[in-house]
Amino acid sequence: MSLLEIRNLRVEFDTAKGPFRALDGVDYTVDQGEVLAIVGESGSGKSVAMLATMGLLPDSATVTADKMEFEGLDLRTLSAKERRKVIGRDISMIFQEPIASLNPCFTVGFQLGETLKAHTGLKGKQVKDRVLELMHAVGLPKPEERFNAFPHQMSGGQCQRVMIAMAIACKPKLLIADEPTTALDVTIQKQILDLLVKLQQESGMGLIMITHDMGVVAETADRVIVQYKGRKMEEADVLSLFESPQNPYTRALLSALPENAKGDRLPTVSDFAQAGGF
Ligand SMILES: Nc1ncnc2c1ncn2[C@@H]1O[C@H](COP(=O)(O)OP(=O)(O)OP(=O)(O)O)[C@@H](O)[C@H]1O
Repeated sequence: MSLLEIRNLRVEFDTAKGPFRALDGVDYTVDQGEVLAIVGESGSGKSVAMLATMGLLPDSATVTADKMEFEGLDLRTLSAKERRKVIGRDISMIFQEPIASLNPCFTVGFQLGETLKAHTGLKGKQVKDRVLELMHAVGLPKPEERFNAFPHQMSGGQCQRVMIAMAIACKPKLLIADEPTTALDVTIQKQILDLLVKLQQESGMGLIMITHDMGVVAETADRVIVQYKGRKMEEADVLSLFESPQNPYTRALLSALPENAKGDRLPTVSDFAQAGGF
């Protein structure tokens, strides 16, 4: 049984201009211990797909799917209470803006502790010990000192490490990372990716990496789904995708990488759109 299995996922938003279909019949499967990258340009429906899976879309969204199962559990029919047990514990998510995701009014140690108290039976000193252990696991220097730091006293990379600590606090079976390095400096991006891959390998959890960056795909993924305008263009294991991309849109994405540039101008996806027929 797959960890996550979704068939024919559609998401439609009610907007002032009428209904807007953000996702049009996409399938996703993730196995235990697997890293799936979902790649595509802005607006291709990557985040919407995963927010739909987590049940985190606003009421203006209509979500339908033929199947939406996590470890065989039908996510479509869960009550709010049942969903809270799964989301945040068995499935957790990290987002692009680590500083905005943390509450500025509380120390990072307190916020990590609250996550643990909400989802585990830990109390008192056990909570603090586990928080320090988690801070250590995500490579935060001097956890004892950092415990009492507020988010604004930490760098973006350190805040993302706190978010990762929070996300893995309850040993999730599936972690969804939505552009986790986009808001960070290039040098820090690599460290955060390495950390995520290390934690994934150590724990054997499934990891879904949402990204628009083929470099991130190459660095992390086992399997890749390429999305464009709410549809799946291609799905392949990472080596096949880079070595013999089948879909014109995938080829366009790969040609737009700086290292594949020919001539004095970087090609863009739109240069390929008409010829490729997408
Ligand atoms: N609440 C909403 N109401 C209406 N449309 C929305 C809403 N949320 C997302 N969309 C639209 O759905 C489409 C897909 O958005 P989504 O955020 O999934 O894109 P993405 O591929 O993750 O891109 P990005 O990398 O920019 O986040 C976009 O056209 C977006 O404008």
